[in-house]
Amino acid sequence: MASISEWYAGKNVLITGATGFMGKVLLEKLLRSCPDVNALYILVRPKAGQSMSERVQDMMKCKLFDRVREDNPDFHQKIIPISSELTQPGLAISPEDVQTLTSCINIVFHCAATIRFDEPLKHALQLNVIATQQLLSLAQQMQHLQAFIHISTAYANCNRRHIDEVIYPPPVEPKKLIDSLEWMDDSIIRDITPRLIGDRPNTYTYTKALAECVVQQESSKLNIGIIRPSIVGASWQEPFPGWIDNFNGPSGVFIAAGKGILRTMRASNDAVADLIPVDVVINLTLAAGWYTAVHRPKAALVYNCTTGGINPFHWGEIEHHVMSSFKRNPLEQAFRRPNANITSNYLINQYWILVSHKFPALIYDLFLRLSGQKPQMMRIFNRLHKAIGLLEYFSSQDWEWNSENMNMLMSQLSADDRKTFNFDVRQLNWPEYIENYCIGTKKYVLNEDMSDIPAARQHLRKLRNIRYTFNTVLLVFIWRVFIARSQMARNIWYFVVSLCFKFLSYFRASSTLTQ
Ligand SMILES: CCCCC/C=C\C/C=C\CCCCCCCC(=O)SCCNC(=O)CCNC(=O)[C@H](O)C(C)(C)COP(=O)(O)OP(=O)(O)OC[C@H]1O[C@@H](n2cnc3c(N)ncnc32)[C@H](O)[C@@H]1OP(=O)(O)O
Ligand SMILES: NC(=O)C1=CN([C@@H]2O[C@H](COP(=O)(O)OP(=O)(O)OC[C@H]3O[C@@H](n4cnc5c(N)ncnc54)[C@H](OP(=O)(O)O)[C@@H]3O)[C@@H](O)[C@H]2O)C=CC1
Repeated sequence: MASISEWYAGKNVLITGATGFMGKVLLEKLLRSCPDVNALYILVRPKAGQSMSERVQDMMKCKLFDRVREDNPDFHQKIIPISSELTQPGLAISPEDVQTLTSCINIVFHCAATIRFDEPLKHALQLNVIATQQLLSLAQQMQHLQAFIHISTAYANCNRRHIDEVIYPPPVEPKKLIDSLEWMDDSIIRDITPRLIGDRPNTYTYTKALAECVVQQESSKLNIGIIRPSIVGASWQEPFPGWIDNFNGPSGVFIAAGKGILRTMRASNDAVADLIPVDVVINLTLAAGWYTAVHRPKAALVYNCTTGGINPFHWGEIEHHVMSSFKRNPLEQAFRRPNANITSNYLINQYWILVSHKFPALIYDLFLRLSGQKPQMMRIFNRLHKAIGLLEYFSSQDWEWNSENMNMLMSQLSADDRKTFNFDVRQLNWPEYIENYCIGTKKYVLNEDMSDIPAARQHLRKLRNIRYTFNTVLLVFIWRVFIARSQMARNIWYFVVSLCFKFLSYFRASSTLTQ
């Protein structure tokens, strides 16, 4: 049987969400490990004043593509951008492009989605469900299509504790919801959203569950595979360790902790932190594409792509390794020395928010105001509290995912494919992975230079000295206030001072005797 790379040779691949975190890694891996792939068609929209072509040009300059560039400087010739806005009717693809795609595409990877936790329901539905439906309709017109791979999330069914590799009945029939929301005013939709999402925490997980149902409805007509990654983190090995380019999920939390801003967060020390490296997800996705096309399973296969059941690691351990990593490799211009703690206790967390977040922010903003600058720390903390508030649901409990299909797929690969498309997370060394992850946030998200580490360490030492001085001054001040107001405090003070003197004179006396 052909290897995975051989199977992709000569194939035309369609990717949605190729400008996103996972899409870029998918594009890179295909170009690097399947060099004979014919063409990679990517659906891209203009954004933030940049045309589609400018965005793709910029993306290809990204460091992520360095290894591909080395192997094949002309790799960009294989990438064919197609203008598309997924929230528009017909995905806003021109009739000529539809013609091209339907006549040549062999495999589709659907990565595009809104992953925001605070997305208004109507927009999340538009992108995560309706666009998926439209892409499936387009896929049905593709004359040479062999597989359709949909990227879902392991949390699509996070209202369940145990999650099998099956598509669960949807919370509501997607078509009914789409029809109802069409005529509803935005304010009405906002009001009924909590009732609709029920025991799911946000519109993201809710609409991703509906999308799976929409995909299943087409599974009799197409060869479908569904990938459900858990919390996708920086790369483990490929194209190099620690690659990450965004603040999503834990990355923003790590950075905020590394900068010394985040000091406390609600999370359970003992809950499994189901992080999965992005390269593992992409290797599994490409292998699943190959398997779906070659073996044509009768029903859509779902792959829970998780680590918890295979090589578990816990939030408490993550906290420890993140903190020690940022102490060894500090971020530049930290606000305070990195020292974040997680707690599952609501009141303790609120106490530390007050003492370690709000109080220092207030003092810093006061200092900025007095020095004629604009206060900003309170604003930063308010945004941070909003973000971590949305993540706490996932860090305070754990889930059990069955990952039999991941094991089955691994058993189907040749020894070489298992190396090239490695998704065996049993080999993952967590402390080493977390170290590279933290360094990756420094290098690739914050664009900080590793040569600045000595200066960053010096800055941390300065912060430590400021803290010691501040604490001493505060202690003396509080004590002076006490002494001035309370006879008892004065008595304790004199007692302690005289005890110290007695202690000192005893030592002086005993040292004179021994001479
Ligand atoms: C040290 C101890 C560590 C212990 C670890 C403990 C807990 C771990 C934490 C988390 C684990 C749970 C993760 C669960 C993931 C579930 C799995 C999935 O399915 S993945 C999909 C994940 N989706 C997300 O993560 C998206 C979440 N983000 C949002 O919903 C929004 O961004 C938002 C948080 C609501 C903020 O929205 P807002 O409109 O206010 O801002 P923007 O998004 O426009 O961003 C503005 C600006 O800020 C940057 N940004 C975004 N998020 C963060 C952040 N967390 N920290 C810092 N900065 C952040 C963003 O890049 C923008 O920058 P710029 O303007 O330069 O582009
Ligand atoms: N990141 C994670 O931790 C996890 C992600 N997933 C799933 O993986 C997939 C990829 O996620 P990730 O890469 O992290 O997400 P990103 O937010 O990084 O990327 C989303 C992609 O979708 C595209 N997109 C969004 N809206 C539109 C639109 N209206 N028209 C055209 N394209 C659009 C974006 O394009 P543009 O650049 O133009 O905005 C971008 O390319 C998603 O399906 C997500 O649900 C699952 C589990 C965890």
